[in-house]
Amino acid sequence: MKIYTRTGDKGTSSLYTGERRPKDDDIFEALGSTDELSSLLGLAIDYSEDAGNGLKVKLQKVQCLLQDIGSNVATPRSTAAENKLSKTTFDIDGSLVTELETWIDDLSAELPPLQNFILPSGGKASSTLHVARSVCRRAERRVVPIVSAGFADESTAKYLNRLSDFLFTAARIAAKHDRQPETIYRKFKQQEENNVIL
Ligand SMILES: Nc1ncnc2c1ncn2[C@@H]1O[C@H](COP(=O)(O)OP(=O)(O)OP(=O)(O)O)[C@@H](O)[C@H]1O
Repeated sequence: MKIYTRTGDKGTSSLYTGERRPKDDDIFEALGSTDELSSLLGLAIDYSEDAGNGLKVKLQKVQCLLQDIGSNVATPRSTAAENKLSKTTFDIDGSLVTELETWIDDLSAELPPLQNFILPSGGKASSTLHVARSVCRRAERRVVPIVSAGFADESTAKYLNRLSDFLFTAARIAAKHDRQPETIYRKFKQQEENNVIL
């Protein structure tokens, strides 16, 4: 089977239900943002593997779950048939969010307590995880209206909300593993403007 069908050439595409919508529909916007996030996680996994920071398995699981979130988002809960709904459920019992919380708590225990804003930085794995974190927040912003419209399950937005916290924590762990200092935000005074930071 070829990767292209040409059915999307006129600017519409299909949901999992078979319904066709314009490609700038909010649902494709949400799908696109979870896809972007998963692609960035691929890069974060590569850097994490190079560094041997132990995050790879968790990040790969998250990539699979983003695919599941996409399936939920692409299957409008209010109109889809029962067989499609049951194939695209996501985190019905909340155990996936609980798992993220456990990951966050366990990793946080290895880190110094947060006392200031830290700037996205900390080496290639860490900085990539910070980019992924901010794209995750965009994905959340795109998925929330789909949930509000009754098209996707609340659990999808909840997972993305917790995921950005996990990615923040993972970025700090990656920086620590690469022995990079955390760059702390500070308010610059006007006369320091031409000085080099830190
Ligand atoms: N630009 C897009 N952004 C986000 N999601 C998309 C986009 N285009 C399609 N999709 C979703 O991803 C699925 C797979 O994409 P694909 O590129 O195969 O669709 P298509 O453009 O409709 O078809 P084709 O590329 O074969 O003409 C689609 O069924 C649709 O749900």
